Amino acid sequence: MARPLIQMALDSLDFNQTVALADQVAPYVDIFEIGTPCIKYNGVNLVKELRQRYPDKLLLVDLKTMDAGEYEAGAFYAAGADICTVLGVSGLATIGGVIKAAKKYAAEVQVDLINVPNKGECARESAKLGAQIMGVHTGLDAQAAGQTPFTDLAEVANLGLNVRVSVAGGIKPATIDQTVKAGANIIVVGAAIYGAPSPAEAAREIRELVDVAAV
Ligand SMILES: O=C(CO)[C@H](O)[C@H](O)COP(=O)(O)O
Repeated sequence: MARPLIQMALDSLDFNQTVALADQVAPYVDIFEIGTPCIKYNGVNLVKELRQRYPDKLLLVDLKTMDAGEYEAGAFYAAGADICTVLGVSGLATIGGVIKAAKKYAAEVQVDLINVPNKGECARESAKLGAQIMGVHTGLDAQAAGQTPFTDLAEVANLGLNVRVSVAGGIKPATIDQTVKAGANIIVVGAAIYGAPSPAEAAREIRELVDVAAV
């Protein structure tokens, strides 16, 4: 089985703390995600900083775009994003706009299926339009209400679409094995790494667990 990529969600608001955390976990992760609150607070300058520091890492900007897809995402692709996210609930016109912006930069689009009622239909239509990644996502507020992404992950992974499936929502060491076996191609981890006493050690452990589960 191909090893899923590990995506580190950088969810602090502080510019310097975000860069310092990226430096600590870099050896163990494949994708840096600039989380939504972080990108709203810091803007394109943080994209440029991480792009310059890490030319070989994938850089995902979690815009969760809801409208004006091409216009909003274009500036972040221009600053160096490899992937921008757009909300599935935004609709196909906005998703198509982000896809158009991505194409200009030979970059990619992730459709975030958070709160989408019919995830299968949204994923199918978005894939037809040209989105490369479907994000199954239980947000922080839904996690606080006890929800997890695993049922949705199985549903989206089993659609058999020609896309990569990303999963986010409280993934931690104890759930890595089931996440890999359910078919995730990209595993997003935030709090389980940045909230650990040693983020580097937590990222190393996640990396090891993913490697073992993917054999
Ligand atoms: O996109 C997000 C919230 O909307 C988070 O970055 C994502 O959920 C990953 O963080 P965690 O592992 O703490 O759930």
